[in-house]
Amino acid sequence: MFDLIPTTRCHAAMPCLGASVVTIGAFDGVHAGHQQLITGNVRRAQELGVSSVVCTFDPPPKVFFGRAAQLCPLDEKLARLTALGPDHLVVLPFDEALRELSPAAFMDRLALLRPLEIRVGGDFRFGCKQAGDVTLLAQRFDVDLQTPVRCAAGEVVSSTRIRGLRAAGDLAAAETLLRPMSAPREVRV
Ligand SMILES: Cc1cc2nc3c(=O)[nH]c(=O)nc-3n(C[C@H](O)[C@H](O)[C@H](O)COP(=O)(O)O)c2cc1C
Ligand SMILES: Nc1ncnc2c1ncn2[C@@H]1O[C@H](COP(=O)(O)OP(=O)(O)OP(=O)(O)O)[C@@H](O)[C@H]1O
Repeated sequence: MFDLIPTTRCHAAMPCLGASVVTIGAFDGVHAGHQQLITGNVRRAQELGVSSVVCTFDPPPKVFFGRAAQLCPLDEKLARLTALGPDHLVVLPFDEALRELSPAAFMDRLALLRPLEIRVGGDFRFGCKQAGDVTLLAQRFDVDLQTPVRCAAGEVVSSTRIRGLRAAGDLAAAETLLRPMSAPREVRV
């Protein structure tokens, strides 16, 4: 998969960078909301002249904890993330060791990326027992909170919603929310 776009560097641990703009999340499916978040991240990094970094987890934490079925396999997720043009993908194996890491210890790892900004949604949680939130993150980093992408009916696009659409057999609606947003267009589902 990576041979297709060799300029994107993929890491299994935090690389030590000069400066960056970072986004973090499970990104299961890389749906329309994720795509907007990540393309905004890439654009902002270009404005600032620093590296754009997408930090994600494998498996998605909800899948690790048995709270959800995985929407898309890792190789497909990486291909979809790569197509959005970040300079670096960090894929942290989500395992027993990572899940027990405290919010402070995880922020120590994030600091290796030298983030000038971290761009996430307001519901982002991190660290053991989900103890870290955006307020804590903002005590240490410059956090830029992203407005959620909604469909035409006003519902926030989410991996949970897409899982629900698939489970209900509405595959066309699910695929619409997952479709690459290469050209700007309204999400009508
Ligand atoms: C270091 C670390 C530890 C975590 N520990 C837990 C945990 O104990 N329980 C849990 O439900 N989620 C845990 N998570 C997952 C987060 O709650 C969250 O799903 C993850 O940071 C991805 O964010 P997102 O769900 O907004 O994509 C942890 C995440 C990180 C980075
Ligand atoms: N519709 C959206 N618009 C903008 N950002 C989003 C949207 N959905 C998720 N994000 C952001 O993307 C990052 C990764 O989110 P995550 O992978 O948990 O997506 P999700 O769709 O909310 O997943 P789930 O439904 O499984 O909780 C987070 O920073 C989150 O706030």
